[in-house]
Amino acid sequence: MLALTMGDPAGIGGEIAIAAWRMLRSTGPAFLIIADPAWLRSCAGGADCPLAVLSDPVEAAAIFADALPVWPIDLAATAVPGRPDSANAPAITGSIARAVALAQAGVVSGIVTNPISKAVLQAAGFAYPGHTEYLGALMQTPGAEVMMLAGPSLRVVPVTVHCSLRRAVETLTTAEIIRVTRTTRDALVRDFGIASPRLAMAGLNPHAGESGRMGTEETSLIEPAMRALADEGIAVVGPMPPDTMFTPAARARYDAAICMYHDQALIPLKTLDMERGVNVTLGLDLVRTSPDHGTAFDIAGRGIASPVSLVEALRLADTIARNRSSAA
Ligand SMILES: NC(=O)c1ccc[n+]([C@@H]2O[C@H](COP(=O)([O-])OP(=O)(O)OC[C@H]3O[C@@H](n4cnc5c(N)ncnc54)[C@H](O)[C@@H]3O)[C@@H](O)[C@H]2O)c1
Ligand SMILES: N[C@H](C(=O)O)[C@H](O)COP(=O)(O)O
Repeated sequence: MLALTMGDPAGIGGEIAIAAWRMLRSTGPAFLIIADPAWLRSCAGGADCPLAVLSDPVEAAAIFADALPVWPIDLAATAVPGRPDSANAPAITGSIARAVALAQAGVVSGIVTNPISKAVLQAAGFAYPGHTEYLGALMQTPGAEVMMLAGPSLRVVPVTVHCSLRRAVETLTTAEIIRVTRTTRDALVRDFGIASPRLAMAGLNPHAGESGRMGTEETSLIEPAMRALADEGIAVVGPMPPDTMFTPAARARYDAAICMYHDQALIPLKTLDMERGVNVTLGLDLVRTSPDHGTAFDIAGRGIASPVSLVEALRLADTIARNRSSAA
C-alpha cells in the first residue's frame, strides 16, 4: 500500500489520481489518497468514480479494487481549477506530513506526491523550496536528501537544486558533489537493483571548461571530488562536456548522470520523455516518488491531463519499497 498526497487542489492532481486508480485498480500497486473527498468528487472524472472514505487507513488494501480509498483532510476553501488559493496551503502540506507519518508507522511502504506550487505555498509561509527539502526536514535528516529524475532512457541527479543559476554556481562545492554522487551510487544499488552502477559526471562550463579556458570549476571543484570518490572505490567518468553527454550513444554508457544544476539535469530528462519521467527522492529512510510534471494549472479541470507519469511514479515507489525490503 502506498500513500498519495493531494497536491495543489487547483492543479491536475485529483483528476490524474482518479485516472491512475482506474488504470491500477485490478493490477496494483494499491494506493490511498490523502485529500478532501468533496474536492475529489468535483474533479474531472470524479463524479462517476467510487470513493471509499476511510475511518482507518489500514482499511485501504481491502477496498482498492472496488473504490478509490480516501483518507480525508478538509480544504479551507473550495478549489477552483487553475486558480490556486493559499488558504489551502495547510491542507496541502498537511497531506504530505500525514503521508510521511503513515510511512513512519509502517502503514504504507512509500509515498507518492502530487504536484504543489512552490510559489503558492511559500506565499503562505511554507519555508522549503520543494517537497525534496521538506521531506528531508520531516524525516529529521535535513541535508541528506537528493533529487533524482528517472526516465526510461536517462537518470539525472542535480547537485544544486532549487535555486537561481547564479546561486548554483556560487554554492557548488566539492563536498556536495561527493555527497550527491555517493548517495546516488548507494541508491542505484539498493533502490534500483544495479549491482555495479556506472556514473557520469557533467562539467559545469561549455566544453567542460576547455582545459581552463572556459571556466575553472572542473579543475578546482569537480575533478577533486572525482579523485576523492575514486579513493572510496566509486568510479565516475568525466567531467563530460554537458552538450554531448545526453546523446543516445553517451547515455548508453552510464546508469545516472550527476549534473551541476537543476536545468542541466531536467531539460534533457523532460525533453526526452516528460510523460514517463519520475521524480525520486534519494538518501532518506523513506520511499518517495512523484510525477515529473507540475501542477499544470493551464489545463486543470478539463479532463485532458495524462496520468502516465503518476502511474509510473506509483509503480517505481512500489518497486523501490520491494527492493529495500528484500535487501533488509
Ligand atoms: N513535484 C512537484 O511538486 C512539481 C514539479 C514540477 C513543477 N511544480 C510546480 O508546478 C507549477 C507549474 O510548473 P510548470 O508550468 O513549469 O510545469 P508543469 O509541468 O505544471 O506544466 C508544463 C506544461 O506541461 C503540461 N503538462 C504538465 N503535466 C501534464 C500532464 N500530466 N498531462 C498533460 N500535460 C501536462 C502543462 O499543461 C504545461 O503546458 C510551478 O508552480 C512549479 O513549482 C511542482
Ligand atoms: N524540481 C522539480 C521539477 O522541476 O520537476 C520539481 O520542482 C519537484 O521538486 P520537489 O519534488 O522537490 O517538489
